[in-house]
Amino acid sequence: MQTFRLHRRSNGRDQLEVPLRGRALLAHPMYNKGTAFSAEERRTFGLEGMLPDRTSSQEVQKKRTYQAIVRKDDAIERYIGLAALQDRNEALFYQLLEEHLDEFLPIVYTPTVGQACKKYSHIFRRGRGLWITPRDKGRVNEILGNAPYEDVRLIVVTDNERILGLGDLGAGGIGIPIGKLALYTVAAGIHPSQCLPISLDVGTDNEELLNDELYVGIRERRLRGEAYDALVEEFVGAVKKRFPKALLQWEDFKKANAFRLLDRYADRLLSFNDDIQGTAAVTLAGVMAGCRIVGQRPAEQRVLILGAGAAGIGIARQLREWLRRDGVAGEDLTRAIAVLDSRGLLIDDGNLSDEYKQEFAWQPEDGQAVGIDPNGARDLETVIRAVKPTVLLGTSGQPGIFTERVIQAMQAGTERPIILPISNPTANTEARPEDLIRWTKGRALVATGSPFDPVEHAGKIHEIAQGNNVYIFPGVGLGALAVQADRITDRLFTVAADALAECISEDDLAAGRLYPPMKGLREITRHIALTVAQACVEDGLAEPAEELEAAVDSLMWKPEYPEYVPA
Ligand SMILES: NC(=O)C1=CN([C@@H]2O[C@H](COP(=O)(O)OP(=O)(O)OC[C@H]3O[C@@H](n4cnc5c(N)ncnc54)[C@H](OP(=O)(O)O)[C@@H]3O)[C@@H](O)[C@H]2O)C=CC1
Ligand SMILES: CC(=O)C(=O)O
Ligand SMILES: [Mg+2]
Repeated sequence: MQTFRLHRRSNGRDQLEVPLRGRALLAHPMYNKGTAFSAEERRTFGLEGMLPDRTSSQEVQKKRTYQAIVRKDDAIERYIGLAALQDRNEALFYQLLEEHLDEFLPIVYTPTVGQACKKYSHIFRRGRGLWITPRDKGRVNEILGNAPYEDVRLIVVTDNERILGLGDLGAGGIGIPIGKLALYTVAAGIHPSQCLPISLDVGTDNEELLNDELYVGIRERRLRGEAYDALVEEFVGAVKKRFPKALLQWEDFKKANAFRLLDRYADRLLSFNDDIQGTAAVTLAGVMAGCRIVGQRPAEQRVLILGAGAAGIGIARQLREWLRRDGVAGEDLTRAIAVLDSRGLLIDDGNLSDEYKQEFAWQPEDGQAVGIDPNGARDLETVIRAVKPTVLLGTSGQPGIFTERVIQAMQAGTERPIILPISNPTANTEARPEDLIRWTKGRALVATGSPFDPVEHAGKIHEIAQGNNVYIFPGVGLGALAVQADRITDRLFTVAADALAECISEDDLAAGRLYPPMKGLREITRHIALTVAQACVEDGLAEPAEELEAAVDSLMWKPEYPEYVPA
């Protein structure tokens, strides 16, 4: 492991101690600045003759690289181009990503990252992050010792079993931690040397991958049960030992493991589950924005969530707190949130497929109270007609399941439905915004998990904001790290949702946007981080700190080339 010595200086120009020279320097993505090395640096670091004559400014370098990427028509080729840049020159990669966030976010993140994960073994160029397999049992600490840098503050880890709405993608799932951490750097400014993507490659049950001769992951069926738990336990212990200041984000674990691991480790490790907690906060902020547009209170809402997995149940928990804050209680509170899984409305009839669903299952009499026969139909349309929801959320990963009939049923019960089909990637969305807008004659308030173009209807442009946890996790992570919190709680996600809601302007609402424009992500993240840092202190999760702003800002790296000095 290397120590990456970046000195933050008050004049704004960071200084970097560089331990490499010549070819090794040019080959190292964290130190290489390619044609931007000055004549003096080329002399000092033994680079003379190894680069073309002219020193490029950062601007010229960015222009050249941008052109090289957008010359490619195909999204996956752009992904490969950007990944190659990240592996060649990290600072330039982040400069480009920050400047062209609207254009490149859909490449490094949903939807293209989904394709990249699917094709991972076919487009593999070079490893990034760490893999831990069942063969590493007993030596996980040693594997973590192979991380490239020692001051790791952020880990995003997946076991690859539920990658977006695409299911078990085996070793290819590492694309998600890599993408999430790139967003931590862009949005929260966490330095890339402090970020570590990890794949718990515990095998795969994906037949196509098991039969693919190019597959790069461990070619075994998934590890399950006690052996799985023991490997995760060893991993968590090793993280605490090696990287005691790090925050760990659980990402894209399948529902049962997602809940179990969060419950088991939330109090033992600075950690959270992005799909359960981050998604909940971003959804709450979007629903709050929808309520501002329709001029209604939380207590007037009835919510239907299709999908009772990590995202759906996490959202149900956050929304329940939100309704409670507005005075909703007792059976009204239970009946204000209807959650459906693949078998329909969750009803406590002794047949729930997962124990964790109990928390939101209705009693048979709750169903009867709104006209749902506990022994009869409880499918989406039936439940909508009975419950008359004002808010419809899609977390099922099922493409097109919000059909015209379903949306007409919504419309029959409410004038301006708030509809968020947030499943990813694009192809897995429950409904396309243009259909939702058309079917409701422009009345639906819509946000989606993956990006969509604005929709024109009857001469009006409807902006489709992206209801994605990227608005939340960087701010929560940055806030918690800034005050060195010892734990992350659900309340931090409630305050993060409130802070995000504060960033949604009247102009956004007038344009039908349920979230602020993505180009402001860094400022939004900073605002959320400050709020979260403050909440950590108030809740006793961190020591009181006087200069919260300075603590947050000191972690926010700008991807500019520092001044180089020999180590
Ligand atoms: N926009 C964002 O920020 C985020 C979006 N997501 C997206 O949400 C989706 C779900 O993720 P997650 O909750 O983690 O996945 P899970 O696998 O944990 O849960 C999926 C849920 O959908 C249910 N489901 C599947 N088919 C149907 C169906 N036909 N009708 C009703 N319900 C169905 C499943 O039912 P059962 O339990 O019966 O199997 C399960 O409860 C993914 O596409 C993911 O990309 C996730 C996190 C963040
Ligand atoms: C966005 C995200 O975390 C997901 O789709 O899983
Ligand atoms: Mg996820």
